[in-house]
Amino acid sequence: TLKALLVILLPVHPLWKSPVSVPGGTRQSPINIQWRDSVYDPCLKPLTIQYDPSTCLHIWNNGYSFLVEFEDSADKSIITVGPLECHYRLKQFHFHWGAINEWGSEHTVDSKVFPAELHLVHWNANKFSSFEEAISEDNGLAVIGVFLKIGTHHKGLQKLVDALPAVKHKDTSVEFDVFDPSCLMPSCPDYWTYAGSLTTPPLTESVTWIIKKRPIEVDQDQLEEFRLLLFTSAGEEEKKMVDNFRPLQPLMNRTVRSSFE
Ligand SMILES: CCCCNCc1ccc(S(N)(=O)=O)cc1
Ligand SMILES: [Zn+2]
Repeated sequence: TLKALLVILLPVHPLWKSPVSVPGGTRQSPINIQWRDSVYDPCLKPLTIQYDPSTCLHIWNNGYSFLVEFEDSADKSIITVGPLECHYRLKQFHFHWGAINEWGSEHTVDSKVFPAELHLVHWNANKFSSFEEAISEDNGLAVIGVFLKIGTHHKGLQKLVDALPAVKHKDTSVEFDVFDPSCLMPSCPDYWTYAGSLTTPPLTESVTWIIKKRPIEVDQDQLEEFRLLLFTSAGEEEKKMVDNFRPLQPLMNRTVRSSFE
């Protein structure tokens, strides 16, 4: 809409934050995925996802997004196969979203921006003994990216949305006993995969990205609940938690592979 365009063009718009980049970074994220430049790799198998809902610990607002964290002291919630050579343990999932539906995702597909993007963050439990150790190592992390689009109400997400008022302010958390993140996966197994980085500091180049081709649908009210969260702590001047996405980074010398023709 014209309003959206005018808002974006304002020089003060958060979109024009200097693209924080790692000096000498050659594999930074997010990127635009040009569908026709992606290369079908017949060796890529479907991802195997085994999540144990009882490993869910709590939701917390870390002042950048809201995270749902999982107990990762054993191989209870893992992903394996797909583009991966090891098994990776689920540590947390979180989202990135915009102030309005015209933007919000970190990755784009043929320059199409989605209103939000889900990231499920896993660490390589074959090679490392903790998330903190894996974060700065080659093949240390695997992050599944799922696009959100506005459509029908998402029943599984609603349990999460209902808990958000309890974590409105930065550094607040609430216990979250049982939640199965596989309810947030699209049914289609197709994905793109490429070698990238974390999209927030420390921006380490340790991530195998697995971007699902199909988005999940959430309704307008559910996304509006995300936008009621705050970047700020209780008592500070309120700043709405919106536009918490990093600008696109150069592809450099990388190929995006697809698991589908
Ligand atoms: C050492 C503490 C780091 C906590 N934060 C890590 C982190 C940053 C970005 C992403 S993302 N947005 O690339 O999935 C995941 C996890
Ligand atoms: Zn993220």
